[in-house]
Amino acid sequence: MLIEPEAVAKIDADCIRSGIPGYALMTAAGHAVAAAALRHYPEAERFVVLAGPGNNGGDGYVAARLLAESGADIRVFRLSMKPPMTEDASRAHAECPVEGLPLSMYCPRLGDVVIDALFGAGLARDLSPEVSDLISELERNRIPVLSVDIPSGICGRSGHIRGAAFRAERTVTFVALKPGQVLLPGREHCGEVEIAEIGVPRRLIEQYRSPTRINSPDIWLDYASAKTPSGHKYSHGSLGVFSGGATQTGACRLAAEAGLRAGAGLVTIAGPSEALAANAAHLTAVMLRQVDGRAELDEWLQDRRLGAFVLGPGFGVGEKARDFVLALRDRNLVLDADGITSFRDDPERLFEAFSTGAPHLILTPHDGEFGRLFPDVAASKEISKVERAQAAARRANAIIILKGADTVIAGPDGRCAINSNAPPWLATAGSGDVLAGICGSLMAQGFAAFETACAAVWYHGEAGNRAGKGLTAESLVSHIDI
Ligand SMILES: NC(=O)C1=CN([C@@H]2O[C@H](COP(=O)(O)OP(=O)(O)OC[C@H]3O[C@@H](n4cnc5c(N)ncnc54)[C@H](OP(=O)(O)O)[C@@H]3O)[C@@H](O)[C@H]2O)[C@H](O)CC1
Ligand SMILES: [K+]
Repeated sequence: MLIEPEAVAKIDADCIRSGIPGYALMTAAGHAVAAAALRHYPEAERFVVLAGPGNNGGDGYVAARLLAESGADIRVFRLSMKPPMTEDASRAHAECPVEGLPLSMYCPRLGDVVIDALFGAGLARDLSPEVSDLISELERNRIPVLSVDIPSGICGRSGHIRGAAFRAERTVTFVALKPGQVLLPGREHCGEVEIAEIGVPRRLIEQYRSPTRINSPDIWLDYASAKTPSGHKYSHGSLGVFSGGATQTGACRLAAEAGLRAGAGLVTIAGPSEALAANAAHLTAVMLRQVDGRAELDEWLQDRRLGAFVLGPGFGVGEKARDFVLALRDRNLVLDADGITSFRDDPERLFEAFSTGAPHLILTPHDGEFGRLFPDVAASKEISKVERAQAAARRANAIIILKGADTVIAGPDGRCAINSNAPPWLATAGSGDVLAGICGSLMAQGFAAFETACAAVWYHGEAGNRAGKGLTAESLVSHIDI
């Protein structure tokens, strides 16, 4: 579950209304931070709390008090020498026995462990040069940082860096993860994340949970078992994958093999006559069909058992792709790679074709391809990857799989999931073709488009983990296990 940073203040206010004082939450937060510091840094020569003006700083003062009580050597440096901005933070400051010095007086030294309590959910603008210089100095001296709630400088909504950001070894966050801790680059700046319970009632957390979720099987498993009461996970389905010309057939075969491996009962590659020999030489279980032009395509489409199609991998960019896609407008379609690029001069033509009915188009762009279909959305740097994918999904009435190390899946109804199980070595040639094949396979088996996309991205990541570091697209296919 995720919560947005804006929800933090609302949760606190509701807690106070229910009789749980804000200071009790802050005390619990400070306890969690002090405990993590002692647990993970027993060798620290001194703990250095950097305290900001708000409640994040308040958590830092509580942690400083507890660390001092435990006998640790502890220093506190304050961003501002003015009284803290909130009542709770003022109280935490007043109760802290360690005198706070101005931040400018801090000279990092070997053996320090920094507790970053400058900003959390309330970060509102870029960090000042004073703070960014300090961050650079800490990095130069390799001083370990434990961040309170989120590394200061990371936007909890988008994961973007506001000017500069701490690179924490560990982060102790509260209540639930924020999107900016799962999206990049925020995720990388958090290090190991620990979620501390601080006494917020479950019903409140549920009430404020973000519609954006971390991608995981609970998104589709209920749906899958509801579809198949017999308990057999997925019924068989028939998938069609389009091949490009004779010299670019590998990509469609990867998609087709992945489709088979992901459980489709029947997978057929449809390609031009010139590509038949190349495809035939490499295929066993996958079927082949000659489809040169629109007439043959229309004839093939008479077969209503074909539950989904993949078009794009190795297909070639141009009018043929556009024409085929428009012929598939009332069918389930995964549009990838060249299929996406083919619409760069007139994306509206694609969106219009799939504008009605339940979403049955899955688009799988990486950032570059995304910019070709949604140039204005891609250009707005302020909005998060989640918001970009959501805006695109609404416009296209499609499921968007916006690929990357933090792939985001969004539907036109606003549902959204951030994926986090993909290993870095998954970013290899042909990996996207495999993903498109898994998507097509699940749609052919009767999955709705959003659930398909979430499941496909997750199983693709799992296959990557199983295949390990030496992964190739071929070995990735053989590790698909659904
Ligand atoms: N329920 C919970 O999860 C709890 C979380 N706790 C902690 O509270 C913080 C959020 O506290 P909040 O006071 O809302 O926000 P911050 O501490 O992050 O910062 C707000 C102040 O910082 C100023 N600000 C913002 N950005 C900058 C900047 N770049 N440079 C300088 N100053 C900045 C901001 O100033 P304004 O002028 O914008 O008002 C505020 O003064 C959460 O992260 C947890 O750590 C609770 O302790 C327990 C419950
Ligand atoms: K922080």
